[in-house]
Amino acid sequence: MKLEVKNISCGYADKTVISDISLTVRCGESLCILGPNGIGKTTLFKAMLGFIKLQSGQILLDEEDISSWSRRSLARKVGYVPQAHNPPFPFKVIEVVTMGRTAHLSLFSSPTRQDTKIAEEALQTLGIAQLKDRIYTQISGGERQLVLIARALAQQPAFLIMDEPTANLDFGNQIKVLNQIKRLVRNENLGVIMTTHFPNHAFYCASKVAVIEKGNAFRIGTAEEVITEDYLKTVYGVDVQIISVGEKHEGRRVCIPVSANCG
Ligand SMILES: Nc1ncnc2c1ncn2[C@@H]1O[C@H](COP(=O)(O)OP(=O)(O)OP(=O)(O)O)[C@@H](O)[C@H]1O
Repeated sequence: MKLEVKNISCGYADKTVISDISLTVRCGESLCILGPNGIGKTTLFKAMLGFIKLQSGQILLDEEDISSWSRRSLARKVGYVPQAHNPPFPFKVIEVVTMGRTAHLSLFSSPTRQDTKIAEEALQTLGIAQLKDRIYTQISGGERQLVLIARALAQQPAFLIMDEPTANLDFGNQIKVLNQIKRLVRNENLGVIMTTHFPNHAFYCASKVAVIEKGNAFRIGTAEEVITEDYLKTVYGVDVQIISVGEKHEGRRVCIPVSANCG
């Protein structure tokens, strides 16, 4: 399956935030979107999820324009994972994950035993079945992020859109979440589109990287093609060095800052 953003422009009222961006993600691929604060990454996601109207362009799922699809139909194909939040009510984890089945229920119907089973399987897939009966407001930020991914998985979508899935997580939980994303792409054949503020996260888990720059410039390609020392200097105004780690320098690339202007 293929999710295609074709020459879209979008924004708020008469303000254009994203201008003429195109990208394609297939099932079994992960796309990391980088870019400075306020550049429009979340706005792009809102447009892809149908929360705001496109000013121009199209979003296609297997060549089919989704502009006329209902929220429900879209939710069966595209799941959204927001940043971990504290809900106002102390639901059990299994209840939060079962909410992911909403797109599959008919109006006024309650989740069936099969829906609960699917929610339990989603928890198992993410290795957090033991959290099932815990209260969502009483688990850690990292656990909450995994629960929100499980909720999106219970939707049984083909694609997951994730807004900064590692935000506010400690180092260990960041890696756990990134490992789960890699596994979902590789083993469950999901297509993932995520934002991050860390080029190293893109080196770690992305098949493709897109960068939105000031002035609506946009670049997309493999991590190696897009994340270069010169380009990071252009986009973020910082000096970095990109080095290869691992045996015989054939391993993964990482990006480290090389100067700090403290003046
Ligand atoms: N509801 C809204 N109405 C009007 N303008 C908005 C609205 N939401 C966001 N904006 C503006 O749109 C621009 C892009 O915001 P957006 O949240 O998409 O950026 P972002 O790249 O996701 O930022 P960050 O990395 O800081 O999360 C910003 O100038 C922001 O102020």
